[in-house]
Amino acid sequence: MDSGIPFITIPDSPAEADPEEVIPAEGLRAILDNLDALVYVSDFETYELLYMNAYGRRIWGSIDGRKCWEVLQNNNSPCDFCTNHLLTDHKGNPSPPHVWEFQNRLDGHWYQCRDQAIPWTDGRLVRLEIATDITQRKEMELALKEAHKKSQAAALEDDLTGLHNRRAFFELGNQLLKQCLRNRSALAIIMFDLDYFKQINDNHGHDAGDEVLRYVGQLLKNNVREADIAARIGGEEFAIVLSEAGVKQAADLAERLLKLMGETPVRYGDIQIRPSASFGISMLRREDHHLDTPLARADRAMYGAKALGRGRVSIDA
Ligand SMILES: Nc1nc2c(ncn2[C@@H]2O[C@H](COP(=O)(O)OP(=O)(O)OP(=O)(O)O)[C@@H](O)[C@H]2O)c(=O)[nH]1
Repeated sequence: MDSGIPFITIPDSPAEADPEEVIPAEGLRAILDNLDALVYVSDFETYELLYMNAYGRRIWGSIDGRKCWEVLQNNNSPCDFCTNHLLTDHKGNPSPPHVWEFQNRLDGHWYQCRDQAIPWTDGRLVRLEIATDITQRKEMELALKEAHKKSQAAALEDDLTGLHNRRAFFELGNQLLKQCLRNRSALAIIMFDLDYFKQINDNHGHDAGDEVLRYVGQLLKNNVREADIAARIGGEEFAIVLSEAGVKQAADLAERLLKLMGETPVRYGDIQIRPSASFGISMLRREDHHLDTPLARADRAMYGAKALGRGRVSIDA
C-alpha cells in the first residue's frame, strides 16, 4: 500500500472543507514525512497498518499488508500493552488523546506516544499514533534517579567501613524498635568499642588503624543478619540492633565476633594486628521509646567490660 493519504482536509470533514484550505496529498506527505516523529494509522479491528510516515518506514520498512504489532514489535499477536481500548468511550466515540511512555522491546528506544481515535478517509474510526523518541531524556532521567539513589545511600553509609553510619543507625534502629514494641517482640542492642585502639594508631600509623576498622566492618557484614542493623556509630565504636532476638542470641553473636577478632588477624603490610573489643548488651524494655535509652544501657555495660579488663562481653542487668 502507498503510505500517502489522499486529500485530507482541515477542518473536519471533506463536506465542510473550503477548497482553498484543501492541502494536496504531496504537501501533506511532505509535512508528515519530514516530521521528527513516528506517525502511523492502523485499523481497530484488523490492526492492519493504513499509513506510516517516512520516519517509521525508515526503521521498519514497507507496511504493505502488515499489522501494527508485526511491524512495531515483531509479535505474533496484538501487543499486551495495546491502548486501543482506551481510545473510545463505551458508546464507541473517540476519547481524549491517550499520552503515555513506553520502551520498544525491539530497539530498546523510549517513546512518548500520543494515541487517538480519528475518523479515517472512509469514515471508520482508526487508531492514530504520534510517537517521539525520548530515549535521551529517559536515559538522563534514569541516570539522575540512580545518582539520587546513590547519594541517598551514601548519606546513610559510613565511608570507611561501608556499614550504616550513626544517622542510619538511629533512623533504621528506631523504626525497628517501634515495630518490636508494637509486636511485643524482643530486641537486643550490642555496642562495642575497640580496645587500646589509640595504641594501634600510635604503633602502626593511622592507615593501619583504618584497615582494622574496615576489617571490623567486614566482620559485621559477614556475621550480622540482613534484617538486623550493624553500624559504625563513632570513631572505633560500633553497634548492632538485633530484632526478635533474646539476650542469649545477642551474647552468642558478641562472643563469636570477639573470638573471630582474636583468631583472624588483620594484615597490614607485613604486620599482623589482632584487635580486641569490649562489648555491652542491653534488651529493649517496654518503657523505651527511643533507641537512645537501651543504647545508653549497652554503653554502660560496655564500660563495665572495659573496667573488668577489656576483651569481654558484659550484659546490662
Ligand atoms: N585510624 C583511625 N583512628 C581513629 C578513627 N576514629 C577515631 N580514631 C582513633 O581512635 C582512638 C580512640 O582512642 P581512645 O578513646 O583513647 O580509646 P582506646 O585507645 O581504644 O582505649 P580503650 O577504649 O580505653 O580501650 C583515638 O586515637 C582516635 O584518634 C578513624 O577513623 N581511623
